[in-house]
Amino acid sequence: MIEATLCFPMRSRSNGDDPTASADDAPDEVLLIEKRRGLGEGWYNGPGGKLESAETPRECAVRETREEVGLGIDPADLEKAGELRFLLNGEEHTFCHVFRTTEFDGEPAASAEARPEWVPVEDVPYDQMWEDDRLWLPTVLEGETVRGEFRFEAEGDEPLDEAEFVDHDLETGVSFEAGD
Ligand SMILES: Nc1ncnc2c1[nH]c(=O)n2[C@H]1C[C@H](O)[C@@H](COP(=O)(O)OP(=O)(O)OP(=O)(O)O)O1
Repeated sequence: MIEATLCFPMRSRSNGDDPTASADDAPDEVLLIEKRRGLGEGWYNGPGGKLESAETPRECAVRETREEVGLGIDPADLEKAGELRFLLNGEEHTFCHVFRTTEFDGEPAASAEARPEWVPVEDVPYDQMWEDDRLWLPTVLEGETVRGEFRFEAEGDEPLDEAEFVDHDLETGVSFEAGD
């Protein structure tokens, strides 16, 4: 089983050059990446990837976000927003920790793995993303929490991103342990 992370940096559009903006404005843009290689290539997602040995999920989300788009994040500024279990042909394939943050340093920059893009939350391109994303990501972008199981079926050795999405269970408003 693979353990992985996704990280969704968010900001308020009005906190740019708008003199009427307030620091309290709710975040309404999310930083997505267009994945340039590997699993989910060509699709949009959050920065993220697989845990390396001895790494915590928070450390992984921070490292992947820095490697993929160049943003610096303090692990303590990550808010745990979800836990997603992806099953392939009935077997656990990936367990994914989802984080959200409005605190980060730097400007996003492209890497070999990812092309970053700030996207208004109402324009998230769900038709160019993993099919399950439309089921849980809107809740995460609204500031809520999710726990879900998503079941895929594949023929032979097809990878997860070529498998058929068949069904799911989803819970919202879940609690996570401090430090998860
Ligand atoms: N079904 C689904 N929906 C949304 N997001 C995902 C899935 N399945 C997934 O695996 N994912 C996410 C979880 C991870 O963030 C990435 C996959 O990680 P990957 O890019 O393979 O990991 P890296 O460690 O960056 O890869 P390499 O360095 O080995 O290229 O997709």
